[in-house]
Amino acid sequence: PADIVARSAALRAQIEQANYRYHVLDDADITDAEYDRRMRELEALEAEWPELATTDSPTRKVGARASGGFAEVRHALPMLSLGNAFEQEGENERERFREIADFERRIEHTLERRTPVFSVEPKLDGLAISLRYEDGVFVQGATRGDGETGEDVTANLRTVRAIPLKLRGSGWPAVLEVRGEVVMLRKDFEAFNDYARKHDEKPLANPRNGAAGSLRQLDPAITAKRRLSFFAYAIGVVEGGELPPTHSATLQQLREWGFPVSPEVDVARGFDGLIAYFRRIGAKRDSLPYDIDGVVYKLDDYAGQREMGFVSRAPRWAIAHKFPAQEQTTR
Ligand SMILES: NC(=O)n1nc(-c2ccco2)nc1N
Repeated sequence: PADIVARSAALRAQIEQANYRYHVLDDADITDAEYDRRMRELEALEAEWPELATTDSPTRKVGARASGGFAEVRHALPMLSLGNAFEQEGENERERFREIADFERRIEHTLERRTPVFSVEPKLDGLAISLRYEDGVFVQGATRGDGETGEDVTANLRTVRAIPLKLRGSGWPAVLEVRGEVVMLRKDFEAFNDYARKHDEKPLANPRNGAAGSLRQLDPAITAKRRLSFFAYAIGVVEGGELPPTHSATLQQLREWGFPVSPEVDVARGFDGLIAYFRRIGAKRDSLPYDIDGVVYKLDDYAGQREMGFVSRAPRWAIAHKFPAQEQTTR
């Protein structure tokens, strides 16, 4: 009936807007209780009128159990592994961060540019995944696997509220692959372990295991009970449309289409800009809501990335800069 259809459409719009404000803008405008009340009302409508429960409904209907394991997905564009740099002994900064100095200098020389612009990002310590959207609708999600082939965990990813089931706004390509990290926020990790201890269940060793373990559950109903989040940080396949010429502009575009992107991402120029960012993020590491194990520097313009190319599978245009290993506090 028309009034029921109208009510469910209004509830969907309100819930999707609330997801966007909470996960993308980090600026919720309704309480969790109000959010849950609207979700329950929509679930009740869908229970009474099943044709309302389409795959892109925010009720994120839990799919069937993946009996016998996950299907394999071949990544049309391999998911890159980043070369990484560690700190070394040395009198001055260029000595201590020699690998970063070499990385940046090689780009200056190859592209004949002074102090090139980089997209600089926290290196999230979760599970890398690739999300495929066709005509703006989420159709498939896969783990990184070995970079060439991963596991199809679409049903589980549908239960992650930070992942849009359909894109927001307009102007997206016909086919768009967005890559990023599924993470378990620290507060959700602590809550999970509090619950596990109280109910004599095995606590998680760290949030990364929480994300990996939750996503690799064969039963999506279990994944749905684990609070997971997601942050986009790269693009894969793009067909039937184009993206901005720089990575930083693409990340902003992804936010507008409904993807969470870490608020810590920024742009920096030259070696000094990279090291300033490394120190800045290093200083606030323990206050971030998610675990990170370093930062990532990426040459910002895609034309420059193409010109720099790759060494084996690791790009010449990007590098991860790891913090010294932290003594893991036993939890
Ligand atoms: N783990 C993480 O946070 N990553 N990983 C990349 C990446 C890997 C390959 C291309 O980009 N970027 C960020 N921020």
